[in-house]
Parts: sequence; C-alpha cells; structure tokens
Amino acid sequence: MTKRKLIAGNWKMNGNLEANDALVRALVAGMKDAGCDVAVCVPAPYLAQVQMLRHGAKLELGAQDVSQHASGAYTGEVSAAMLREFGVRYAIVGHSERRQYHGETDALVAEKAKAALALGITPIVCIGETLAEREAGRTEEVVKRQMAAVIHVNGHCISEIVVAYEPVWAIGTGRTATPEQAQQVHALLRKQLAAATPQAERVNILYGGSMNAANAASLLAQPDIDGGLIGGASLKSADFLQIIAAASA
Ligand SMILES: O=C(CO)COP(=O)(O)O
Repeated sequence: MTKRKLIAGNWKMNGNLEANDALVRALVAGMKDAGCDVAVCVPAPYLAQVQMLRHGAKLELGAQDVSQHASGAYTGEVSAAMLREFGVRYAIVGHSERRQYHGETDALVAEKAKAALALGITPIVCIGETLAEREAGRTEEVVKRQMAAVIHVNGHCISEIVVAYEPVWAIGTGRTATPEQAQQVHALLRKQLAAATPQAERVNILYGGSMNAANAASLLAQPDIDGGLIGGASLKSADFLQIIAAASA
C-alpha cells in the first residue's frame, strides 16, 4: 500500500486575521477531494482562528515551533500541551531559520521533537545543508548528523515523526533542488531511518525549498519524496491547491 503524501504549508511570520480568513476558507472549499494529507503551520497567535475556520474540514493544524519544556518559567515559549488544546496535529521543529537566527542546535531540535511526541503531536523535523556545506561536499555528513541526533533522543518513537529535507540554499530563493538531488538525500535519510526502525517506510519524508505549483509534480514523483513543506506558495490558495492536487495524483 502506498502511503498518503503530506502537503504542509509553513506560513512563517506572515498573515493577519483578514488574510488568514480568506486563505483558509479558499483551502477548505478547494481541497474537498484531496487525496493527500494537508496541514497549515501557522503563527501561534492564529491557532485559535484557524482551528475555528477549518472546523469539520480535513485541513490539519500545525505550529511552527514547540518548547522542549513541559511548563514553567520559560518566558515566550509555547508548550506542546498548549498546542494540543488548539487541536494542533503537527509542529515544525528545527527549521533552518530557527537554527540560523535562534541558535537551535541538533540536540535542542531532538528534545523539541520528543516534547511534541510526548503529547501526541507529530514533529516535522527539518534538516538540510547550507550552500557552503553543499559546495564543500559535506551534504551527506550534515544531514546524517542532524538526523542522527533526532534518532538518538527519540529511539523507538522515531517512526512517528515526519522529516522535512530543506536544503537551506533552496529556501525562499527560487532555486529548487532538482528531483534527482532531492531524491538522493531522501534515499539516504530513508536508509538511516531503516537502520533505526523496521517502520522506516511509514515515515513521510517531505521536500521543502521553493516548491511551487510548477515543480511539485516532478519532485513528488520521486520514490522517496512523500510530500512537501511549502513556504511562499502556501500563502496563495490557488498555488497551494495545485500542489495538493499534484500530491493527490
Ligand atoms: O522553508 C520552507 C518551508 O519550511 C520553504 O520555503 P519556500 O517554499 O518559501 O522556499
């Protein structure tokens, strides 16, 4: 049985009450026959709004981060338990923007994945090399190291996560990895997961980085690309719906 693909939108720090309303209503109306799983990962203040708007629809709700702590004196943090109260099904952890601008380490990202799993939230664990790392021939070493940290901390739960391979040089640049480049890394990650769990085939490995309506189909046709994590194109309902259609084919 082939597993369902997952198309997740990462709105990043975009949106407002009015724009979110229009976007979510258009998605809910347009994705009735979706043959894949669909989620939107929204800024924390809008979780309640989007939860209400998606009521009864197949659109899943995601967060863009989660604290590694359960509760307590951690100003500014949002716990997995809080996310749960708003019907959150997915939480992005370790996005390269958080690794880059907020100093998140491999170890912290692994702890965040664990905190999400403990509350029944599926972490979407982002990994990927920078341009300098790729050009230095270090892609394999970097993504394996990032993946290994998450496997190490999450042990037997590892088949419950979603992985997103997002080459940093492809994010927001319009420069997409070729289907072959992406597949090569996805296959490598699948192999690494298979060494840790007999359920590696169950894990959705998403591609992210300038995925759009025009290139989605060829990326999603690769054997180890099980969906997409979409930034810019997830803010336009028509584009996002086209990607959903490509993943449903
Ligand atoms: O970072 C991404 C999703 O998490 C990708 O962003 P873009 O689709 O805008 O390149």
